[in-house]
Amino acid sequence: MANNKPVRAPCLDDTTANAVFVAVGRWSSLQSLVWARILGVRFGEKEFVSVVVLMFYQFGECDLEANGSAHANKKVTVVFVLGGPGSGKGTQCSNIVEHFGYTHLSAGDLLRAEIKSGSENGTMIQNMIKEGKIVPSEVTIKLLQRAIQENGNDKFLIDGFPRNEENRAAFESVTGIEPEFVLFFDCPEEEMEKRLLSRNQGREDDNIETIRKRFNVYMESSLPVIEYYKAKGKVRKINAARPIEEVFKAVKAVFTPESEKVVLKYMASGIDLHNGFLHLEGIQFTVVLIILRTRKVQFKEAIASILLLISTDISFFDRSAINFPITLHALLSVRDGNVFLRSLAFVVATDITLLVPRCITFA
Ligand SMILES: Nc1ncnc2c1ncn2[C@@H]1O[C@H](COP(=O)(O)OP(=O)(O)O)[C@@H](O)[C@H]1O
Ligand SMILES: O=c1ccn([C@@H]2O[C@H](COP(=O)(O)OP(=O)(O)O)[C@@H](O)[C@H]2O)c(=O)[nH]1
Repeated sequence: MANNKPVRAPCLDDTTANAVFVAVGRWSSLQSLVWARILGVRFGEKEFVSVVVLMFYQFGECDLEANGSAHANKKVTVVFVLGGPGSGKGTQCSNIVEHFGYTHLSAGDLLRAEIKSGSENGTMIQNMIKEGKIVPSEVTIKLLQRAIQENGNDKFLIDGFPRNEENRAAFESVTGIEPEFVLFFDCPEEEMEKRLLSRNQGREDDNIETIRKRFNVYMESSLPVIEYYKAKGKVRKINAARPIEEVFKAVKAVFTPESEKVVLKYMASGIDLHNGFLHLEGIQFTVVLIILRTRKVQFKEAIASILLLISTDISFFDRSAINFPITLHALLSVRDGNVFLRSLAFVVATDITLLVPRCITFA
């Protein structure tokens, strides 16, 4: 595993430093946090800027590509999006795609596309949908599997599937994929009925007779799937009987990583956040800088906030998986007439024996 391998940091020149701070990167999981420091930088008598530097290992494509096996080992993350017909699954999936980079696979849409393509199963699928019945697992699973394989993304929302226990078990045994979690839109029947009757997408099954049949199938066959995942602690239940924006607020909270939630909270109180990438000997790290300005926050409070931030963060990762010291210091005091932070002493510590002090400059 990458984090057992000590890495000697190469000298950081200005170009590297700028690249680190200019590049906009994604947050990686706090499980990969390998290094954290607090730096208090002092300007003149009164002005302080305190900086938190967090380094994360960047797992995923970068590492895998280095081993030449990115494709074969591609780990697929799947979230099942479940809920009754008209609960708003498709609507919210579009929002999730836009904000969180997932690919949306609607089982119903794939089946409808199959009918249109004139496939040999087309008539059978059409009849099942008209009756609100569940199409045989092998047909739906084949379509989902193909869509996953053909797509370059590694994060998928599977919407409207699995619809019964047989769907669920067959998908798991055929693909070997277990969902990360199940996003469950909980909505009363009267509200769903109202929505379906005004959906206006020309769907053959959005008539009151078929809608009633779909509700029955949902209660009898689909709810047990949700119960199954609930027992495994995998269900994230959302009250879907609210306006679209309110539902999405709740959805966002489910998809936002804990680390980001903490940081977002602190950003709201006058903290700047910069993050970027740093490459050290073929391994990519994410570097996050949190800069606090005393104009907005008192220095003591700022340090207290940072400590709280870090200690909150630390509870999210497994210390035993990390060989490196994670220590917190307000270690630096630099005198500089400039009100802007010009340089930052930076210690790359991936192993206690390999502490490499560096000074990097950014404009
Ligand atoms: N929270 C909501 N409030 C009101 N109408 C909604 C809401 N979410 C979705 N809709 C509307 O209800 C209909 C069904 O939503 P859709 O996302 O297609 O549901 P599903 O995919 O669960 O069948 C659509 O016309 C959609 O615009
Ligand atoms: O995994 C699936 C998904 C959908 N369907 C069929 O497609 C219809 C429409 O499903 P969709 O998810 O598109 O719409 P919803 O019922 O959620 O509004 C269902 O009633 C089923 O007949 C199915 O058989 N298996």
